[in-house]
Amino acid sequence: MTQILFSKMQGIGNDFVVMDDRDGSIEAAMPYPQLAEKLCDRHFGIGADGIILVKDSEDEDHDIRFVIYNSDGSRADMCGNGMRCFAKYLYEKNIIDKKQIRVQTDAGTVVPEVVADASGRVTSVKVDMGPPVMSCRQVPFVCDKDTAVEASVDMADGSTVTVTAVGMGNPHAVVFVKDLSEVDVAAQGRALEIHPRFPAKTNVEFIQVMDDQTLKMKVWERGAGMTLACGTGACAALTAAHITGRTGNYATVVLDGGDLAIFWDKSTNHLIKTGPARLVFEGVIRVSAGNGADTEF
Ligand SMILES: N[C@@H](CCC[C@H](N)C(=O)O)C(=O)O
Repeated sequence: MTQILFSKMQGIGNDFVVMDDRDGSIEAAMPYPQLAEKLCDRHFGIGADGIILVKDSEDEDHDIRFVIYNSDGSRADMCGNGMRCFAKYLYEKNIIDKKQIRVQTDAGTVVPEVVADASGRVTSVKVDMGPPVMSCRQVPFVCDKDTAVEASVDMADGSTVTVTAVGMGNPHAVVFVKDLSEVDVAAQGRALEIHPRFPAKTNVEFIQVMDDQTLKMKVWERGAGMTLACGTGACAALTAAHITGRTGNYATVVLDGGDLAIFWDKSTNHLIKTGPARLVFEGVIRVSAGNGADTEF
């Protein structure tokens, strides 16, 4: 029997089970994809959009390593809301004793900076998310010209959807709409997620431009379905809105779970995302030896 301590956390409603596996004991008890499916189940598990593992960094340039799996057990490269939860977890548990942390992810270096109150509790986190990728091949998105442009995608039902493909370490398809309330996010999101023009599948953001500093967004996430928020998606949305002339280089992105402030710093070409991170509860998982069928929470 292995006992795993976990923290259930959320960043504007995008929720995660965060665990420290620097000693590898969690992975030895159960492979991460299987663990993700089991823990994220909202009826038979803890319930979350993904699991996040704290791992030792593999080089001198980073303080720590961030590993994330979606609720369907697929591995993701990066997660903007998860990164704020991760930084709060590291700081409040004294795993890292500095406010600015260099984090190794599958998508490269990400640098969160925690804002803590007098008691040391982290209330918000500002994250340097790095530069957006607007080369189709790198997103990856199958397109004729390797430039960041709005492109037409032919759907199986005969309709055509205009998307702006943006990479934030993970792939995003940004779709601008007149009225978000008229969008069938689940149906259109799922169809675009698995569209052949996105060979690594994609996250999908539906955006209504409210004004030149406010974007309203609903999201369908690769490997997780509809979620209340997506941090990398909000960065992709601001990038797409700015390069298509819809906003300046700053916007508040209003999501179902709350707001994120996104700033595209043109002097570094990096996107800076600021938002809250919260602890929901902590607990212990008991995993039986073998296939983990008797897992208890
Ligand atoms: N919710 C996240 C993104 C999580 C990963 C995504 N589903 C993927 O597979 O790329 C965020 O806040 O960025």
